[in-house]
Amino acid sequence: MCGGCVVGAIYCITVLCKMKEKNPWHKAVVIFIAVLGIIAIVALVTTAVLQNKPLQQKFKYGIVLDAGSSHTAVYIYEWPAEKENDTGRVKQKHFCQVKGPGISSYSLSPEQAGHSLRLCIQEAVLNVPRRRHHETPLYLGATAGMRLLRMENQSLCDQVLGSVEKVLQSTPFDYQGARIISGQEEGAFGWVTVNYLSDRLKQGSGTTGALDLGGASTQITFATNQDETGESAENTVTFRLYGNDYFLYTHSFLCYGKDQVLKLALAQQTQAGASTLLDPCFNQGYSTNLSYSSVYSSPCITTQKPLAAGEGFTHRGTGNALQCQEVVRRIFNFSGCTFSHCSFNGVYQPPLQGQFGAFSAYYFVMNFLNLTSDTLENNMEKMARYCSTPWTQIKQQFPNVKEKYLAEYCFSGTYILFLLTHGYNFTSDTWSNIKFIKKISGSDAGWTLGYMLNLTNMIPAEAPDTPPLPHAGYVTLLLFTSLLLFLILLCSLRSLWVRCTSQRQII
Ligand SMILES: Nc1nc2c(ncn2[C@@H]2O[C@H](COP(=O)(O)OP(=O)(O)OP(=O)(O)O)[C@@H](O)[C@H]2O)c(=O)[nH]1
Ligand SMILES: [Ca+2]
Repeated sequence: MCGGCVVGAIYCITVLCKMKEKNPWHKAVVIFIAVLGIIAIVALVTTAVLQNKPLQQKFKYGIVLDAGSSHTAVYIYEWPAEKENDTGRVKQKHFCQVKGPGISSYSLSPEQAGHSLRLCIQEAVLNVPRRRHHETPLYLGATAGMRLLRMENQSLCDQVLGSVEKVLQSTPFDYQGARIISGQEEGAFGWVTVNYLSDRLKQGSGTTGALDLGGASTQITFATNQDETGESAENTVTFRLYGNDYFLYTHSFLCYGKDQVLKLALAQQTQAGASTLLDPCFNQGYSTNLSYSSVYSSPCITTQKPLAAGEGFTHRGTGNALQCQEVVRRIFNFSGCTFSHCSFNGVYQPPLQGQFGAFSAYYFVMNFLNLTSDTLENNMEKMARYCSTPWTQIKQQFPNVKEKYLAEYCFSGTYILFLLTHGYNFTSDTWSNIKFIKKISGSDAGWTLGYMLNLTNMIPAEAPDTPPLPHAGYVTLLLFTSLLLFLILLCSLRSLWVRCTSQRQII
């Protein structure tokens, strides 16, 4: 089209040149045509840019409640309405931490479980534009705390779920249900979240594994070869996303979250029913009174409270990392593997593949202990130093950190190092493949985003068709060719004008 303009303009100038001698207005007409040419090109480019500019962005929203064993969190996600199927488009807009413990702790007063969510629901109402409320899906997924309560008492579990359901149904949002998600879902959707946020799903190769450490369970998930998944169907999840097939290995270890595993260690060390426990996994000088029932009432503890035991015992730290490792080792069972490879407790695990993102309590603990970017050997040394630091010194050094967290870091850090190395088989060489992360591109790592993307069908099985050029590329190309044609037009005008003038001089 522009080429036509140039040819037309050159033709006009030629004609004008011939008319020049007869027409006294020729100069003004030439300028007029040149100006018209410029206006035409500017109008063409402006129209092309404006026409292809995305319209003012409209956003859609989704809400997921993560009802974990230790607490409930509300995540609000936001994405541009017209781009919901593009990877990396959904972002975390708001996060609200529910005050108090996880919903499974309300088993003796189920009504309170629903009530505890109210403040965060009010925040959600304020954070989603009112006109979008009715079309905003709202999901609640409960994890290991509720899995344990279901094992203990199905009826109390139903009452707690009923209570949260009642509150969620009364919100202005599009309530989609509250349910206990399976360990496989928790692991697999954590993997989807990590890979969606790091934009790896469209590339089809080189995905990142997901390591999630909660309060009551822990998950490991990574992509593996199809033949590796054949050994154990219950550890296999397959996805087809953006035209690529993924064969995931996943396993959720119930009772191996950071709080329940501590109970396993305490039960292991109080078998004799003594009135004092000297625990190497707590700092020297740390001392507190614990009831036997707080340890033995968990469904994770299969042994009975020792017969000789009284009501409670004094839990006293001795701060010794090597001895703590031995305590931790005893809560793992490395015998009885019936597969080609196992992690622990007879659970199948194929050889580790690729990079891993470790989040939730992995991040809280390793970040506090400054173990996120060092070698495995240095981390072991740092851990030993933390464990052997007297409790009074630790408290002085970190006056603003919650005492419960502070007291448990020696145990939790030792457990994490043991789980990753002896449990999952990371070595000194593969240690650097683990990145301890909290957020990716501003959104928290965890199962909730993957869960919502799946339920709203926001990750298509096949890659959507895309225009051959991206918008920016298209506009740049258009501008470039228009400028080029304009320059050609100017040069042609100038050379014609010169030729015209020289002809006149000859005449
Ligand atoms: N040190 C430390 N621990 C934290 C912090 N926030 C939470 N935790 C603890 O880390 C553990 C894991 O927390 P989450 O990942 O929220 O666990 P959850 O989702 O409640 O538990 P699951 O149902 O097993 O997934 C729990 O023991 C929490 O009490 C923190 O800021 N610092
Ligand atoms: Ca969790």
